[in-house]
Amino acid sequence: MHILVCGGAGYVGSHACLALSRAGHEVTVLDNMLTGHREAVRWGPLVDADILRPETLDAAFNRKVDAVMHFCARSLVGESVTDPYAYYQNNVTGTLNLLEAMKRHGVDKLVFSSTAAVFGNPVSAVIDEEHPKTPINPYGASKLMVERVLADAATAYGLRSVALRYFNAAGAAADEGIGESHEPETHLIPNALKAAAGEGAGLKVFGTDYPTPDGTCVRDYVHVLDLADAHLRALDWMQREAGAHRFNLGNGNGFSVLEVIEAARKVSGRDIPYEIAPRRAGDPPVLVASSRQARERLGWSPKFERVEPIIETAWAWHKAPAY
Ligand SMILES: NC(=O)c1ccc[n+]([C@@H]2O[C@H](COP(=O)([O-])OP(=O)(O)OC[C@H]3O[C@@H](n4cnc5c(N)ncnc54)[C@H](O)[C@@H]3O)[C@@H](O)[C@H]2O)c1
Ligand SMILES: O=c1ccn([C@@H]2O[C@H](COP(=O)(O)OP(=O)(O)O[C@H]3O[C@H](CO)[C@H](O)[C@H](O)[C@H]3O)[C@@H](O)[C@H]2O)c(=O)[nH]1
Repeated sequence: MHILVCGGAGYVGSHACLALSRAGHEVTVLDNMLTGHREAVRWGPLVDADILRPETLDAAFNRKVDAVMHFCARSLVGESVTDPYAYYQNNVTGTLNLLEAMKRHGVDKLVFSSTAAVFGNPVSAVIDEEHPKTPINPYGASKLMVERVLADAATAYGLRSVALRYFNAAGAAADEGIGESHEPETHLIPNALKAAAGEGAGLKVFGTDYPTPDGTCVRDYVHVLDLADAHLRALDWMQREAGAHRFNLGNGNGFSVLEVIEAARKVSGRDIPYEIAPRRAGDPPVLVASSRQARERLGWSPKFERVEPIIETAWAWHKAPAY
């Protein structure tokens, strides 16, 4: 198939391009380089376009597109609280522009990057697809709005879609020259590895008074290549199934901030100095996925189940980043 990967110059999108190419698909990347890297566009041509400028999108559909994967977003929780217009613009208006372009060009299959942030503060130990959706920040709200649009588009226009709600993406495909490189970097694992390498302004642990065993937040880290694999499975799924579908993607194992720092220390063999800082706005105490549906229905089975092997791949990238 020929897949248009919107946001394919970014972290998760570039790993999806690698997986698509390995599976024999053809890839075209659409990206405006807001947070992407030209060096990460390695598996197909780049269309320099912006989902906020609808007139730029048609060029990406010059060749017949069989399905779209949509990774473009602003995705910093804290920034979404201080600049919500930018988040609703890019994540909702931008997605509507993309959906309209798909409709103009007769493309009826979409895999959408959603997030654990659609759930807000969890009311159960693990979060399955039926868990209440009460986002506590504009980022999560913008993604939930798109999920709703996709359901309505299925009814009205027959759009087939799969929204994949990633928990915490981590790791890299360093041997293929791609990995995580955000500026500023806000994610825990790359920040811990920066501290291990003696780079950056110093690692902060945001909050040690959460209702968790060691007082720090617990997250479910899932390898970016396992996420990419779920995208391939979602493509197959849409060949068979009409409608709008949603799957949670995580390992079902929670690791606290301090456990992640300890794992990064073991993997890197370096000390990781950190200081305790106040809680970060918008952070729920615990986010752990039930991915039973993805496992049973998509046949998804993550290869990286524990956080240490995930961090090993991130460390390999960190030691020799290509960008
Ligand atoms: N990284 C995570 O842990 C995580 C977790 C849950 C969900 N997600 C979602 O997954 C997707 C990918 O995340 P990521 O970490 O790879 O982010 P990223 O910032 O690395 O990648 C996003 C890409 O989209 C592009 N883009 C953004 N706005 C655009 C626009 N208006 N027009 C064209 N291109 C645009 C950027 O340039 C970038 O290449 C996002 O939708 C994010 O919300 C990520
Ligand atoms: O330098 C840091 C960075 C993070 N943290 C803490 O580590 C945990 C994980 O933080 P990340 O920034 O790595 O990840 P988030 O859980 O905040 O965010 C991820 O999951 C969210 C879903 O809740 C969104 O999908 C978002 O896009 C995605 O990056 C949080 O408790 C955070 O406070 C620190 O203590 N220090």
